[in-house]
Amino acid sequence: MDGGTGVSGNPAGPRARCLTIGSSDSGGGAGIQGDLKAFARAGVYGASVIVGVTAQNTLGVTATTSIGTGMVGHQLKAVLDDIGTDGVKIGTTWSAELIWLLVDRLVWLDEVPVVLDPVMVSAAGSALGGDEEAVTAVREGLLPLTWVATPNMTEARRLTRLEEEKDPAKLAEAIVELGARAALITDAFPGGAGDWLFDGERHHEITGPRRASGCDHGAGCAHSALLTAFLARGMPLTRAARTAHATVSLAIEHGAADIGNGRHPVELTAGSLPW
Ligand SMILES: Nc1ncnc2c1ncn2[C@@H]1O[C@H](COP(=O)(O)OP(=O)(O)O)[C@@H](O)[C@H]1O
Ligand SMILES: Cc1ncc(COP(=O)(O)OP(=O)(O)O)c(N)n1
Repeated sequence: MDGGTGVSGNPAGPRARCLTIGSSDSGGGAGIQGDLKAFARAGVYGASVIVGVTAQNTLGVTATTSIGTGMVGHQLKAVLDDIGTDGVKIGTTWSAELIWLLVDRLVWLDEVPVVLDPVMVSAAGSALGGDEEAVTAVREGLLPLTWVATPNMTEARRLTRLEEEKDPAKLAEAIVELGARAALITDAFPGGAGDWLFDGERHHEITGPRRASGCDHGAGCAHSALLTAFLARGMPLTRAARTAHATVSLAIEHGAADIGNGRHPVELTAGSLPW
């Protein structure tokens, strides 16, 4: 996975294409909308397969609905048959039925990085999918197809069923044992800021300053979408993980403090880019 040499790719060649599979955030900060902004910022073409819709703003989620698997299948076929993809990000996965459909379609991708951000609850505390049957489907079906899983500590405990585990290294190893090639546990240091990467062989601490701007809505989505884009462009995993964290950290610091009255959105277009 670390065989790439950098982000430049082939300047004369076609743009990298990335696909996000997730749900709409009506507030525009997270979900599909956040992912497409992150893809654009990272210089890749973004396509989307919408599996759910949320009524959401910076204060929280007030309603959700999932899209039928038939329509999800049509969207996947439309994108993959014509546009194709160099990287896939998976966010909200509402049901076991949806997850097994994704497994059935994504298993045919040949050496395309798949990043799984197993969203279960928004930071404001709203449930975004993830009943026990869905968690089992993620463990048994999606993780074995996943190149990098990017759960936060809570999601990592739920996925591994190690509910009391506090050590991000042990959680990351358990996720790799379940079949993912690598695990990147986000916000892994209580009191500090940064992530824990286990690349399947070695552990890496990714640290940086903790931002207190109040602009962190969509941070997790932006992080996993940027990681997908960097991998699609051929960046080595450890560098992609460090660059994704540094970019999101700046997007929190220079966040959209003028938008909404709750947890303001990250602002990916502000600040200079760390690559
Ligand atoms: N206050 C913060 N300051 C700096 N970086 C942060 C802060 N909060 C989260 N991050 C970073 O944002 C990225 C997304 O992490 P996280 O917020 O845990 O995602 P999620 O929304 O999925 O829980 C990670 O790289 C994490 O280290
Ligand atoms: C539609 C939708 N998908 C995912 C999320 C989670 O967003 P995330 O960036 O992980 O974090 P919060 O903004 O929820 O803290 C979401 N909220 N909506």
